[in-house]
Amino acid sequence: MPSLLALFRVLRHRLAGGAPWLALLAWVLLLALAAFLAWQPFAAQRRAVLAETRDRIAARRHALDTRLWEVIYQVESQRRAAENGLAQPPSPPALMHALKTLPDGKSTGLEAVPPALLAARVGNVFVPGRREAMSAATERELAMALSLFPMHKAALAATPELAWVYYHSVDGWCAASPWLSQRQLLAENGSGSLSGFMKAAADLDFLKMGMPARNPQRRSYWTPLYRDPVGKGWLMSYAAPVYEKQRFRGVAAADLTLHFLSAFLESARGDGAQWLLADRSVNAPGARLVAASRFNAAGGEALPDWRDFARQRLDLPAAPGLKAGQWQEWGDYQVYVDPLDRVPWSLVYLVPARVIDRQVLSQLRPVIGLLVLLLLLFTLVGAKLWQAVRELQRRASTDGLTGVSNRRAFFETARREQARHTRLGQPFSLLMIDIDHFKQVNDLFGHAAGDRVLKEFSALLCSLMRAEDLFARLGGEEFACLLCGSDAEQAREVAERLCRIVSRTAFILSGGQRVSLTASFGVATAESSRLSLEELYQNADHALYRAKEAGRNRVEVAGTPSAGHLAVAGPPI
Ligand SMILES: Nc1nc2c(ncn2[C@@H]2O[C@H](COP(=O)(O)OP(=O)(O)OP(=O)(O)O)[C@@H](O)[C@H]2O)c(=O)[nH]1
Repeated sequence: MPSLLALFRVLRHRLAGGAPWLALLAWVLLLALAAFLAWQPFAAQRRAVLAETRDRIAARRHALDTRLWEVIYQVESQRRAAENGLAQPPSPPALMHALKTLPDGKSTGLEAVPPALLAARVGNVFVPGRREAMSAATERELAMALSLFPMHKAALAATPELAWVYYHSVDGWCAASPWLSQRQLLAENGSGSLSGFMKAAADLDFLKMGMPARNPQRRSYWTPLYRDPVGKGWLMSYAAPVYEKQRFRGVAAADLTLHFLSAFLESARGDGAQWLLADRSVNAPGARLVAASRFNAAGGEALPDWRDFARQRLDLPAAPGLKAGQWQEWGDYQVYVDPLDRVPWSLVYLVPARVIDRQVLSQLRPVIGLLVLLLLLFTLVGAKLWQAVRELQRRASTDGLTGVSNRRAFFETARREQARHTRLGQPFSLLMIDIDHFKQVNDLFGHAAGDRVLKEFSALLCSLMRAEDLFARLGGEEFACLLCGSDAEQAREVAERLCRIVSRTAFILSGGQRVSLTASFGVATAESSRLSLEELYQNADHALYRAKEAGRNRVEVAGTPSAGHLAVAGPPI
């Protein structure tokens, strides 16, 4: 607080000191105003850029939801077709006929059916056990499953991110696309027998979550992530339970690869931003990373916690509690979380704050350019004004003819000296100087010559002053000196020296004539007495009057008896 008061005092003093300080203050205020005005559009533009980015994220999320919706749509269509097929058995497809008439009578794979029937080998069937042992119900169900192959084909063509499309019977067999021979299946899985593989598959979520005990409402569902038993990496299945009236028969399902998701996010990358997909709500403990730009879990390695992944990859501090649907700060990044509609996943977008700022600045470039231009213009005009004001100030304190200080400047300085004297008790003296019989110079040589003498007289006395003293022309042929720190004795000595030098100096006119002059001096000193400046001035003036009265060319000191301090006697001209 005291320092604030001190600052205020300095400012008040400076401002009282003149217009340049006022101009400087105006300039600083304008700069602050410009900064404020620039900040407004910057903040608004930043909001606009963030809103625009949020819309891009929503569009991306929507695109992802649409792809997931396609998966859902494919599976739901197949569930309907499967249930219709079970209710009103279609005439068995040619594939079923071929399967039943295979020469070996044992296998149920489609490897051996005539090539013409498998021209478009969409998928294969994996039915453990001997064909002859197949019940009539299983045969009907298998015929129905084989009739789904054209739909598998359409689904794979429309949704390339699908790893598998299949019908899996609760009786432990399956019809799956795309094509995979039974030998390849067993080799990929590493299991010795088809029945062993099918038993293990039946333990997976895609079938168990459809069972009536766990899913009495017959809802379709997404499974949690799991590793593909046939080596296609991480999968997530969408499955729909298939019923024949009240009897659960199996599931129609499709498996989505995470590889596709990473590729999907990668295609939207740019500007140092990161897209991440978490397999739960973002703040859920243990939420895993499903996909990220520049990340591929297709190999089936363990999926990291998505927050750890983000922290390590982007060198971020511990994650804050994140809210969906709003921008938040996370380290040097801005983060936005958009939950997906079709799966309980969260799409997370992380963008470096500097990228947003760069975008804002690039959009504001014209405004900033204009502002800088205006500031430059104002600075130029301000500088010119400053110069003009300083010149005015100089003129206001300078005598036009002689170039020395004028009456106003003299009294201003004298008042400061008087204040110092009052505060510190330091003495100072005033000398009043009047050229003797100056009228004769005008009368004899003309007014112009008089002017020249006044100039030379001023230049002479100015050159004899100390740097801390002040010489001024009060008007006409009357001058004054302010002797800082000089007591009466010192002032008298100075006055006598000046008086002597003036009387010994020849002033040369433009025509070459030499003019000799004398001057009279009145001295008054502020020492211990508490005189006002006006009283001091009057005392000096009286002393000068006494010097004139006593015959001129002399020094009289106020408060002392007329001593007739004649410097040098001699004619005035
Ligand atoms: N050339 C010139 N003369 C000036 C100027 N200002 C005042 N004067 C003249 O200075 C003269 C002053 O005359 P006075 O007041 O009679 O005094 P003085 O002739 O110096 O006589 P004392 O002061 O009594 O010694 C007048 O003639 C004024 O015209 C000026 O700026 N230029």
